[in-house]
Amino acid sequence: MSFKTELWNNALEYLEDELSDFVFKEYFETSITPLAYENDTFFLQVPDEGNKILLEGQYAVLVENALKYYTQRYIKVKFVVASSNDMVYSENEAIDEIAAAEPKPSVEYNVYNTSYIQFNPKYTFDSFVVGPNNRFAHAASLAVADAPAKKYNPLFIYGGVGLGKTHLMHAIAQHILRKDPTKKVVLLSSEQFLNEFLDAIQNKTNVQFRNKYRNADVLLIDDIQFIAGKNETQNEFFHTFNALQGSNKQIILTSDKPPKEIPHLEDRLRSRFSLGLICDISMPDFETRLAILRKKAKEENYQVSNEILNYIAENIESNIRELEGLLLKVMALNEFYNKPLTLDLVKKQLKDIIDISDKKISMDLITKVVCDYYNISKADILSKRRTKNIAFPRQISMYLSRELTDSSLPAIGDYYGGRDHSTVIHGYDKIKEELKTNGTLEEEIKKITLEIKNSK
Ligand SMILES: Nc1ncnc2c1ncn2[C@@H]1O[C@H](COP(=O)(O)OP(=O)(O)OP(=O)(O)O)[C@@H](O)[C@H]1O
Repeated sequence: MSFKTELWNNALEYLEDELSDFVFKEYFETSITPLAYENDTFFLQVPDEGNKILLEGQYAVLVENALKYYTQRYIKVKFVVASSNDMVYSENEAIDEIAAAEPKPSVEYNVYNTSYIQFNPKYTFDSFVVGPNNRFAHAASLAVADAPAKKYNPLFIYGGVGLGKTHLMHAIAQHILRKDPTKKVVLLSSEQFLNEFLDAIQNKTNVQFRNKYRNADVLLIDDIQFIAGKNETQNEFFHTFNALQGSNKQIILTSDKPPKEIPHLEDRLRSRFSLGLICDISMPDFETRLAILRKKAKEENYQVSNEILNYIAENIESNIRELEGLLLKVMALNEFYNKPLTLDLVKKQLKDIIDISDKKISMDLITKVVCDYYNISKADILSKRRTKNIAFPRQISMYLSRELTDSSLPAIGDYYGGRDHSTVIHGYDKIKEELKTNGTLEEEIKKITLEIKNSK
């Protein structure tokens, strides 16, 4: 189907809902022919001057709204009467010539790729630095981008804040479109999905909403965890998911947690999300952080010494967005002083701008994060109670207090309910021992640690 036909058919679905049966049938359904789409103008052929006057006077804006609904951009509508002066050529010549001149479907002309304009052109595979923390997710993303719906479906990528999930999503979408611009690629956040769904209910445009998502070739939804607990949206997404899977279309999802740990997610979604490949992105090590900084500095043509890059990479451990933010600040300083920066100056100035990780992790913070994670109260963890659901998180808190703070054993014991330092050693050793064999615990502790570092 040509682009203009696809665009018009979509617009008709919208218009059918908006117009009375009579007007729709009489003036739109069969009497308008999409002629051509050029320079953001859609030429629609109408049978006679009377129709043209009526349509221009009363319905042009509505038609433009219908087009905007599908393309998310303003497209001007021009009604032309067959074999009138509106057409520079005779009807057949015009159609033939315009059709010949009509560009082959390209990314910009693909009605589904409205979000293309919003794809971040900087988020590509080329600009993504691969390290031990993201190697698997990167390889899986590349495999999916090269051959959508052939290997891992759905592809589920999870990881902490600012670690590159959205970057990979955009890279996949843009890679697919570059290879095949006719692919219907839809990329959005789960919040946008939810909002559009609510709008569709309110405006009675459910059919258009469904068509848009259930007819996509590739659907990428960022931060899918936000639909958890929203029953209607989960239900809608469940059917979207099934429709796409049933017709062998690619689905890619990101989240901050693996499916089994997303609270309030319906079981039927949880099990579907786990059908394909689940991969995580964890915290980057020092070398990866430094490589990312170097790449960003090069991309932006920043002149910044290795010493300063090292300093930034050493101090920001858990969030690449923050790493970039700091680099930006250094560059702002550079401009301000208008001379090469020294490490001492950067250290001094950055302390004033943001309190980089010199800020200490406190036992209070550790306790808060552990309590939130295990859903117990601070009073419980500091109490003398020894039931397993409290004693175990307490031991984890002690373990983390020893690992992440400078506090002495007696100080830790004191803090956790006036316990003896030997109790702290016992708790610490127990967790350390268990970590050697218990992968789930290792994951939990990694997550808690990340949260603590992010909350500093
Ligand atoms: N491996 C990497 N190579 C280069 N840049 C990266 C890498 N990982 C992350 N980034 C950059 O870090 C920033 C944050 O990444 P992104 O927005 O993808 O994080 P996210 O995991 O989606 O976070 P959130 O959960 O907050 O949405 C982006 O500018 C991205 O380009």
